[in-house]
Amino acid sequence: MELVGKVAIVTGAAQGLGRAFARAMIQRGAKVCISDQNVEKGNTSCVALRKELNTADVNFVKCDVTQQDDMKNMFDDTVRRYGGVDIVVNNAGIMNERTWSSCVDINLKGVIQGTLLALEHLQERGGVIINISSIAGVVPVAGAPVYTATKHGVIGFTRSCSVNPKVKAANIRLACLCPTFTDTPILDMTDDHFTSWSSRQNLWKDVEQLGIMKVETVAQGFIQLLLDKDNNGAIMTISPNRGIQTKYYPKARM
Ligand SMILES: NC(=O)C1=CN([C@@H]2O[C@H](COP(=O)(O)OP(=O)(O)OC[C@H]3O[C@@H](n4cnc5c(N)ncnc54)[C@H](O)[C@@H]3O)[C@@H](O)[C@H]2O)C=CC1
Ligand SMILES: CCCCCC(=O)/C=C/C=C\C/C=C\C/C=C\CCCC(=O)O
Repeated sequence: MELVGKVAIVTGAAQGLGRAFARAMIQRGAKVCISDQNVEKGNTSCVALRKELNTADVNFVKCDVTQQDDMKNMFDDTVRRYGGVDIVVNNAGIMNERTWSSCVDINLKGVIQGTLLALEHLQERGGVIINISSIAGVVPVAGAPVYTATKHGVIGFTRSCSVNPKVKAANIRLACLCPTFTDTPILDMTDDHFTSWSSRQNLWKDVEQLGIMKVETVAQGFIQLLLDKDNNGAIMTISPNRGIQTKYYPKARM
């Protein structure tokens, strides 16, 4: 997929990985709507990206992914502004075992809602949906069971959509990105983010063992996932040990 002139939406893009994905797409000629529930950070990042990349092809829209009206408005605004949508990146996510219900609302229900709206918008012209899971979507993580459940859910949901014949007929591709620890504010977790059935100490042992990647490394894998025309249903993992790997799991029961 050539990115010049393509229109992309990224949720949770005021900072961290979402912002890095937006930046990488703009650098390759895409027009990007960055959205976030944090209006101040979203606007600041939008202004900074415009200045750094010398472009007007990036805008900010306030969108809390738990609010259906916000989500609909983000798509409608992008269509009005750029004439359509080609790429949707459902990236917004949090890690909080204590407020676990909001973790499910944002990480799983937000991705489901974003994907369903994306499928509607892409069905006439085709396109790509990238859902951001985590390595916690494919392995158990003792320190963060609810977060891990949401990320497993993202993979199950995305893969199920990808094998729907209607999706193939509409020339839509869906894939998941699963990084290990990456240097963003999500790692600024305190004991308040955990319960007695989860553990910051356990998680930090994993951090010490695996290391922390730069956002640029993950953005490189993201672009690879986006540009590969033949990867519907793919799960890309990125880790310091094994680098970028694309995996395809069985499509049906064996
Ligand atoms: N940084 C890491 O180590 C890894 C992160 N991920 C995933 O990558 C995605 C991005 O995370 P990071 O950039 O690391 O985190 P981050 O905390 O830096 O950024 C997350 C963004 O999502 C926004 N957000 C939170 N709740 C929202 C809501 N209800 N609606 C809209 N936006 C909302 C925040 O305002 C923030 O701008 C998340 O889904 C996360 O689970 C996956 C693997 C590793
Ligand atoms: C779960 C905390 C939230 C922080 C963001 C995130 O999703 C990070 C997850 C990173 C790792 C999860 C912990 C342990 C994984 C264990 C093994 C992975 C092996 C990967 C490899 O070597 O390829």
